[in-house]
Amino acid sequence: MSVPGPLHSWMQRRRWAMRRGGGAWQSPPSMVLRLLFPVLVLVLLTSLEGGNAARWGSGSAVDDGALTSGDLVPTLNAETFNSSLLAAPANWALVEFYANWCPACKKYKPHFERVARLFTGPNRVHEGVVYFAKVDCADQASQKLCERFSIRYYPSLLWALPPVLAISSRSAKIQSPLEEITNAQTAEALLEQINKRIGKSFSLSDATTEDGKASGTNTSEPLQMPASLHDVEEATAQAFKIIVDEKMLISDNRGSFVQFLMLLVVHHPSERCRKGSANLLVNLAELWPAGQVPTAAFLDHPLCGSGLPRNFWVSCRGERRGYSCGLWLLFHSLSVRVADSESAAAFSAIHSFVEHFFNCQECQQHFLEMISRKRDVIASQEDLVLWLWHAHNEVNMRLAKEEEVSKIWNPNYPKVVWPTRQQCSECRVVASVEKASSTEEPEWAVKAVYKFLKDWYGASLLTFPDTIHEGVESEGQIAVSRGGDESGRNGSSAVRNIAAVAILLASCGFGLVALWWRMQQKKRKAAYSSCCYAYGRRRRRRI
Ligand SMILES: Cc1cc2nc3c(=O)[nH]c(=O)nc-3n(C[C@H](O)[C@H](O)[C@H](O)COP(=O)(O)OP(=O)(O)OC[C@H]3O[C@@H](n4cnc5c(N)ncnc54)[C@H](O)[C@@H]3O)c2cc1C
Repeated sequence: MSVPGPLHSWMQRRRWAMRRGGGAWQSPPSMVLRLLFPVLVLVLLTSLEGGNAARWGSGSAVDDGALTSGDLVPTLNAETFNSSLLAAPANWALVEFYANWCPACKKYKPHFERVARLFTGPNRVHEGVVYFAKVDCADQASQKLCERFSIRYYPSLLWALPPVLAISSRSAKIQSPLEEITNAQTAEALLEQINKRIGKSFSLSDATTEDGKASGTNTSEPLQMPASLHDVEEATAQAFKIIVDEKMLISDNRGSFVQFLMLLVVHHPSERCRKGSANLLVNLAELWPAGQVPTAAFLDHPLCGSGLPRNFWVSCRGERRGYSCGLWLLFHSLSVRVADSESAAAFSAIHSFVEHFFNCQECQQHFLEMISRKRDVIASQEDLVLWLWHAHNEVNMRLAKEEEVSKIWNPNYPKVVWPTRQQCSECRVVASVEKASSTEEPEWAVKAVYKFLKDWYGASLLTFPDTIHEGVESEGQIAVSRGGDESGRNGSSAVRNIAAVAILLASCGFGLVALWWRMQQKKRKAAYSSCCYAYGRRRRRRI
């Protein structure tokens, strides 16, 4: 009987070993059983894993799913995880937690990679949208990381803004914006889950055209990034740093600075920025005596607490974004917090901030020109909120036209009239079909817009725990919440006495400025109406 090659050589090796007196002779059938044993164990493990194996990767697999090196998706560990996510060149992150021995993970790999291929690697179609990464929890170097995210089964998919993943852990009850993606067993299902989260309808068949642009489904819709408190704080801290670095604190600007500082003390959505501004304000006479240059202690003052600015953005991530985006978020989130009686003074504070401290000349000129065209008096919070919104939209539309000419834009953030229909359908009066890059304003339902803005920059402002600012990776819970004030350790603590006094003083001071400003506005309005009345009479006479 002829024996197949490998078995024959195995028999020869065994006979040779027997002749040397090693081991008992085994018949080929028992050896076959021994060879099959690992396979049987593997099958058993797969079936024991049951639900999970059946749930993940049960669709048509594209390859055998072996986890080889040189994968499309980078494998991160405890050492590389945070830095990679902080530097992730995308607005969202999706991390697969798996174990290299897990059969379900191996089956799932081709599905995960099929979706990843759209967003990463040399043939990516949608750049800068989702950062894909994976963590092998069976690797010793990743175990702490998997504990930090309470990974209980494999594969587990976590979805968040990249910095959120970098700085947080996971609570038992998963809350947005750090969430687990379930029901994503196949590539199609996973992409559907992603689309749902970013308001897109990407398809697995999307491809790049010859000029390198993405073809396929609604690729030019802007991403819907919620406004985050982190960015409002970051913009505040960066603003102060720029003001100091660029030596803008001259005697002539002292009044504008104090006015803006008072606005921050009273209405900044972040407690740490209110405290920092309050400390500066209450010590102003010593730190920046009138008629003198600011002292070194003034210049070193951490306006939003130590560790800020941290030089990364959450909502304002991305090319040609960052500080100017953060500044808009700061202005809008201040506007929704002022009282009616303070609105005019708040407007004046923002006006003089842009005039004296926003060192983008073109932006400054346009902004001042918009103010000079303003005829209505800011008399309420609603006036202020809507004026800023309208001015911002005017900038958006101007930039949209410029982008059309220059052909330079961030494909994820094309300039559009805002809010988009997806964000607020009731904000538009007419249900007309608009292009995503439309440079024309729709007819707005202004009351609905006001309500939307109050919520977007008020109650819905994303906040993170203090760990984001201290760089501490808490093993405890992530308490991502919405609404402005931080929910971390300091969030609930009472404002220190000194800061409380300063806040009180600033509130009174700000109230007085508000009163003075309203009187000025009234005088101006009276002058304007008498001038227009005279002008009208002259015109009528001529007619
Ligand atoms: C006062 C000011 C004036 C500027 N003027 C100019 C200029 O003249 N020329 C120039 O090139 N750049 C100007 N910029 C910068 C420009 O407006 C953008 O900040 C920059 O191009 C980055 O754009 P972005 O895509 O991050 O979104 P941004 O326009 O910065 O908006 C940030 C976020 O605010 C929200 N948002 C968008 N529109 C509105 C709205 N109407 N109301 C409320 N929220 C909104 C969105 O969530 C968006 O992601 C100005 C910035 C500021 C703060």
